[in-house]
Amino acid sequence: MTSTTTVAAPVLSTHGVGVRFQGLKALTDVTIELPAGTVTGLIGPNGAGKTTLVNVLSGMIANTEGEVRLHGKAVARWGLGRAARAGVSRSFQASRVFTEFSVWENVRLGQMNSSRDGDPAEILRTVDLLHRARHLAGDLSFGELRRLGVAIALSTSPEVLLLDEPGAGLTGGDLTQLQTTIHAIREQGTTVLLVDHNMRFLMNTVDRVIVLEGGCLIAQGSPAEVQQDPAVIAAYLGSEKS
Ligand SMILES: Nc1ncnc2c1ncn2[C@@H]1O[C@H](COP(=O)(O)OP(=O)(O)OP(=O)(O)O)[C@@H](O)[C@H]1O
Repeated sequence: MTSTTTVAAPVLSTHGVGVRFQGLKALTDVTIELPAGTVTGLIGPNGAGKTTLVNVLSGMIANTEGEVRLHGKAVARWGLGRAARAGVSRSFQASRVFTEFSVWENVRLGQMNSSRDGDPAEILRTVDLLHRARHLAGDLSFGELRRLGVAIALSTSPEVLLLDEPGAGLTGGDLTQLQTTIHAIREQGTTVLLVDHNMRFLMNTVDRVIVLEGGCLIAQGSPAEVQQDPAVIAAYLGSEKS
């Protein structure tokens, strides 16, 4: 397994995390770190456990083994409310956008019941949608809608942002703009986890990569290290054959 020198203390980490759905082990003994102020990519073949790991980190489901740690300390009763209060936010594969409301109103709706409001103008500038603030979300292009999904996840000023396939279905300029957005979020000091199947986009966007296969961590390191890792190459060749 490859490794790199940790560049910063982890904000969020897991230690020996396992998740069992009845008989099926979706995650086994997964120990990962999200270093502060970095973008970490999470990859793996279909069914590797990526969404399950995002669900555990965001408090949507409980791990059945191991610990989730915030700034190095194990968190008890980690759930959606606790994660949100701690500043962990996530986007969803299908954007939860209210198409009959304006872009600005969608960001404000994302802030309801949260004590961690960010400035909507600043958030929309970060995702390059400030010029569309008064437009109905339903009038946005596909690429703009994806960035609005990111803006909604950013609306509570998170310390950690978990992005589950924000680039799915995007091409060309839309992907470049999403990459610019993710880097702008990092420059503001937010720690990002990015799940995406588009290998070129992901490798060009992230600082580090974590690789899962069959619910187990098989590699982590820089994009260059991970792309040369024999276990990663075998995992992807195996998934192409099946
Ligand atoms: N709620 C659930 N109940 C039972 N099994 C589940 C549940 N959620 C996920 N699984 C199983 O856990 C394993 C990991 O699924 P997961 O969705 O985390 O993988 P993934 O890497 O995100 O896959 P994909 O790339 O296809 O989205 C799979 O075998 C899946 O069928």
